[in-house]
Amino acid sequence: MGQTIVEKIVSTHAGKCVHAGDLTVVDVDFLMASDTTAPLAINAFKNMGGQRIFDPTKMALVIDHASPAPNQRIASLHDLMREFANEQGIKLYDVGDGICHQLMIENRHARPGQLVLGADSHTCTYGAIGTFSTGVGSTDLAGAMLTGRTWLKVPETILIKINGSLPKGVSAKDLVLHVVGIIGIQGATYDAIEYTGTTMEDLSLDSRMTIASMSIEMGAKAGFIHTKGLSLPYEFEHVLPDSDATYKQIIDIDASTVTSQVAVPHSPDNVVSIENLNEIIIHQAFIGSCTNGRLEDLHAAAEILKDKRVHPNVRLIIAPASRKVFLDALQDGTVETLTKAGATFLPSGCGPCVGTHLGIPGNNEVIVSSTNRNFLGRMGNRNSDIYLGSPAFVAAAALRGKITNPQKLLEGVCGS
Ligand SMILES: CC(C)[C@H](C(=O)O)[C@@H](O)C(=O)O
Ligand code: SF4
Repeated sequence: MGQTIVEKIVSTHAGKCVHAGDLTVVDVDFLMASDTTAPLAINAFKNMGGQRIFDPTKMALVIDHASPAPNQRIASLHDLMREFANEQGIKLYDVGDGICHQLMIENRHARPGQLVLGADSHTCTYGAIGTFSTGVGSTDLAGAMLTGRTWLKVPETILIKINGSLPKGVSAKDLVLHVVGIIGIQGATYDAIEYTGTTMEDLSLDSRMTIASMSIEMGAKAGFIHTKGLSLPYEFEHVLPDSDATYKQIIDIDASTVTSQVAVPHSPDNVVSIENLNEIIIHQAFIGSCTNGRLEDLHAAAEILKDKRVHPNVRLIIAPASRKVFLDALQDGTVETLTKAGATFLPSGCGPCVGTHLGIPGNNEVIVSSTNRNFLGRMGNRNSDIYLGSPAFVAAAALRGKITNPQKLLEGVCGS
C-alpha cells in the first residue's frame, strides 16, 4: 500500500511501516520552544524529574514572542530560559535573532524528511522543506525533552493540486488564504495537507514557508509542499509520496484564477476576493510574522512603496522574520526604500502579530496585516478589526490609507 509523505516520515521514525490512523511512538530529530512556552516546558521537565535533556544538540530555545522584554515578569522568564540553555548546553536564540520558525529553517535545525516538534502552533511551517513538524503543548514537549520520543496518531492527508501561473501581484499568501477559505478553520483538523502541482514547483522557499505556516489555520497537524523544485543551500533527499498513496480528499486549483485574497474580521477563513471589499479606511499596517516577514515579502512591499510615501494617517510597522532577513534587506536597499516611505522597523520577532507589545492597535482602529490570525483581540485590542492579506496588500493599503487592490496599483490603475 503506497504511502503519503507523512506516512513515510512517521514510518522512518517509528522503525516500522505505519499508515493513517495508526498510533505509534516515534523518535524526534529536533525540539523547539519559544519564550511563551519554554518556561512551562522547563518547569514540566523538572517536575517530571528531568535533569539532562536527551540530547542538547537537538533542541533550541528562542526569545521571540515578547522580545526585547516589555516588562519585568517577562524579563524574568527570559532569564529562566537563558539559565536553562546554559546549564543544559542548548542553543538559545536571544533578542533580535528572529522568529523561532524562521530560525529553525535558516539555521538548518529542521531538514527534509526529519520529524520535529515545537511548542508553538506554527511549527507546521517546516513542511515547506518536507519536514514533518508539528506543534505540541509544553508538557508533551517536556516528555520529548526527557526521552527523545513522542507518540502520535498518523494523520490522513488532503492533497491540494495547484497548477497554472499566479497573476501579477498575487502571491503565495493569496493562494493559501484561498485554500483556507475553501477548507475552513476546522476543515483539516488532525489531517496532513500536501500541496503539489506546477505552481508549487515554481515557488521560492519564502513562499513555500508562507503556505506551510498557515496549515494550522485549517486545523492541520502538518502541511507539506512537495519538494520538487525546492532549492536549499545544502544537499537533501526529496520527500515525495508514493504514486499510489491514499488521500482523504483531493482539491484542484487553477492558480491563474486566484485574485488578491483578504481574510476579514474575525477569522482567517473569512476569506473574500479583494474585488468584493469596499475601500475601508485603515489606521495601522503591519508586515511581519513567520507567515510573511521574509525578504521576498519586504521586496513586494518595496515595489509598491518605492519613491512614495505612506498615507499620513497610517502607521506602517515592519518586523523582519530574522536578523538575517533584516541584514539582507539592509544590504540590498530595501530597508532604506521602506524607511524613506515612512515605515518603522521593529526588532525581528513576533510582537504585533500576537499583541504582546510594539504596535497594539487603538480603539476602533482598522489594521491590515500580513500575519496569519485575525481573531478578535489577536493584536492586543478587542476593539479593533484586523484584515489579513499579502505584503503587497498591506503596502497598498498603507500607501492609500484604505483597502486597495495591489494588482490594480501595480498595473497603475489607482492613483496614490
Ligand atoms: C503564543 C504561542 C503559544 C502561539 C502559538 O502556539 O501559535 C503563537 O505563536 C501564535 O501564533 O498564536
Ligand atoms: S510570528 Fe505570530 S504566528 Fe508566528 S510564531 Fe510568532 S506569534 Fe506565532
